[in-house]
Amino acid sequence: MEVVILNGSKHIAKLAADAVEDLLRRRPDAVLGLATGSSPLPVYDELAARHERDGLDFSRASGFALDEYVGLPPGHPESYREVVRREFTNRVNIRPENVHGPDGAAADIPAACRAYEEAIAAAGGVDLQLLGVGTDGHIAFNEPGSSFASRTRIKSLIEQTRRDNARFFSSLADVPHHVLTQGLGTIMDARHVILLATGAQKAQAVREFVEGPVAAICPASILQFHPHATVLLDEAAASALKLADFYRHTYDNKPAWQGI
Ligand SMILES: N[C@@H]1[C@@H](O)[C@H](O)[C@@H](COP(=O)(O)O)O[C@@H]1O
Repeated sequence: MEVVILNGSKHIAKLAADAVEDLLRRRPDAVLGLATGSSPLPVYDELAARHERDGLDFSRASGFALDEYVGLPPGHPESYREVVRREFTNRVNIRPENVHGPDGAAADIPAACRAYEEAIAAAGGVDLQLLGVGTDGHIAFNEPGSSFASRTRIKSLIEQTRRDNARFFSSLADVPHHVLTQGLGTIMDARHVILLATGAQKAQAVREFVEGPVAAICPASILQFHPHATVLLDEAAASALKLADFYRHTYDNKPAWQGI
């Protein structure tokens, strides 16, 4: 796991966008793993700007969302399908039919989850997965206690996550209790994972998943086993890390030819 401490979300967005751009130039038909929440928004802004300004081309790329609420009516503005469309895919030239998300409105949920796993596999797997982290250490919607071997499935949200996400809804009561989410096993199959975290409210979760034991109580800690995981933090999110100076030193002294 490579930990990079940067000066603010603009810098984080630039580095994450560099990784996406580098991937697209090497592999125009790359498969992107798309996260929701507020953490990746500056990355999407930066990618949309590069598309507009430099012609960064997504025409052969595809995207897979991490998760989806269950029970929101189709087209609900806070369904992750809509969020991904509004915040990112509508702003670049990725083909709408190449953008996928778990079907939270499916009549047969287990079949929809299996189909989603099959679709990811048929696309060749995710090349670069963007991730945020919940204040309880969840990634996608894999709440504490999730199996490290899990695949896409239905999960219940814990109250802390519902409260954290209530800011996107009119009231806490409107936040769904159930979600479909890629499993931790699914996420671990991505070839490169970039997790973004900013703000002091993430400091404890960051400390636990980066420097704590690998344990299901902190789902993001499984990334310690990922062969290519990059963690991009601002100073506030990094503020509880014991080895912060070491991470700064290793990144600052990295050979220039090595990207993240
Ligand atoms: N399912 C999403 C996660 O994928 C995201 O990482 C988390 C943190 O969101 P934020 O980046 O807004 O803090 O929120 C939601 O629960």
